Amino acid sequence: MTRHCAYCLKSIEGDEIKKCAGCMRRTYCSRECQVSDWTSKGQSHKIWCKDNIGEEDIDWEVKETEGKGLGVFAKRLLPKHTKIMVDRGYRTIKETPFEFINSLMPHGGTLQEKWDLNSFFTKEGGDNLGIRLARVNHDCRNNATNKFIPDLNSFILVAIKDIQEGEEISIQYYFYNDFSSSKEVRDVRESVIRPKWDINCDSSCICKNKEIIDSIQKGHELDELIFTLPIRTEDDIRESLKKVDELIEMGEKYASGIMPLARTYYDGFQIAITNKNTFPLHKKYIEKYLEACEVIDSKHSSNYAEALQYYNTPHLHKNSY
Ligand SMILES: C[S@@+](CC[C@H](N)C(=O)[O-])C[C@H]1O[C@@H](n2cnc3c(N)ncnc32)[C@H](O)[C@@H]1O
Repeated sequence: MTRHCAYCLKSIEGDEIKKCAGCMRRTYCSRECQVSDWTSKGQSHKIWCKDNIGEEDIDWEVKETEGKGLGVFAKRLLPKHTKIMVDRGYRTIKETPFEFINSLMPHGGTLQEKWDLNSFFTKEGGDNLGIRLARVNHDCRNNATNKFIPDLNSFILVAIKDIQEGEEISIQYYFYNDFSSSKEVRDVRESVIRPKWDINCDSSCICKNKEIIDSIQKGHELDELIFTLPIRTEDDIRESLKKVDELIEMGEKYASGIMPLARTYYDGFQIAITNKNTFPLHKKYIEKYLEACEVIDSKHSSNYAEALQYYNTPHLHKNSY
């Protein structure tokens, strides 16, 4: 089987292929590339080696896709919550190796145009470019989601549903079903996606579905309402938690990623710990929050460490709302 060097991306075959002795999955063309990839010069494989992260050519591949240039496709069934890839984030054009950025779309464009098309704005770390993530195409009905982990300087790409062998892996370049976004933010989505990425959703696209749009607006209103509900008495709290549960149900049905849900689980935790009689109810929320942090941030992140602290010592935390 032809493989790719996980550091320099060169295509390699037969005796050229050198495998990581730890995971026996990640491959390199040379010892130099392996050493670089082990550190933060590459993808810090020493952090991820034991985590069974998806690898190019075994779990997914980059190939031509009709009308969209290259895309990333599943090479086997990738069950929901599989960590498909971890991709180092480059913060500037200068930092990104020339041959990497130069190979990206738009073909014949300047490095700045390539950067603009392929980097993602991350709330946590500004603009970042993941060289393999840059091959993942957009779909409003995405089956994966990406998150930047600032303390690990990496993107993580996670399946949000089972992805079948041969299926294209897709993300949303601009969220529309994230309950924290206002209607105004969601309304300008198309005017961003169209000119920036030359993506035109037709009238049959899920993002034009009135029932879904209305549900997302309802979710947004509920999301905002939760912060304003009184939580003085036990009854207040129980009523607020009913709203949280309603939002979780909607999120599990409509959310495009794991982050909106994680936030709502956290809200439930915060509300439940406000009163000693409702305190035991925190457990179901913090369990889900911890699980979400593991899936989307990994056990190596500071976010997960913080969530674990809440989980282990909930009585030491105060509702900060
Ligand atoms: C970040 S790149 C994705 C990888 C790209 N297809 C490649 O060959 O390198 C973004 C570009 O891919 C194409 N693309 C991504 N998603 C698309 C979609 N849903 N429909 C049409 N083109 C899409 C557009 O040209 C877009 O500007």
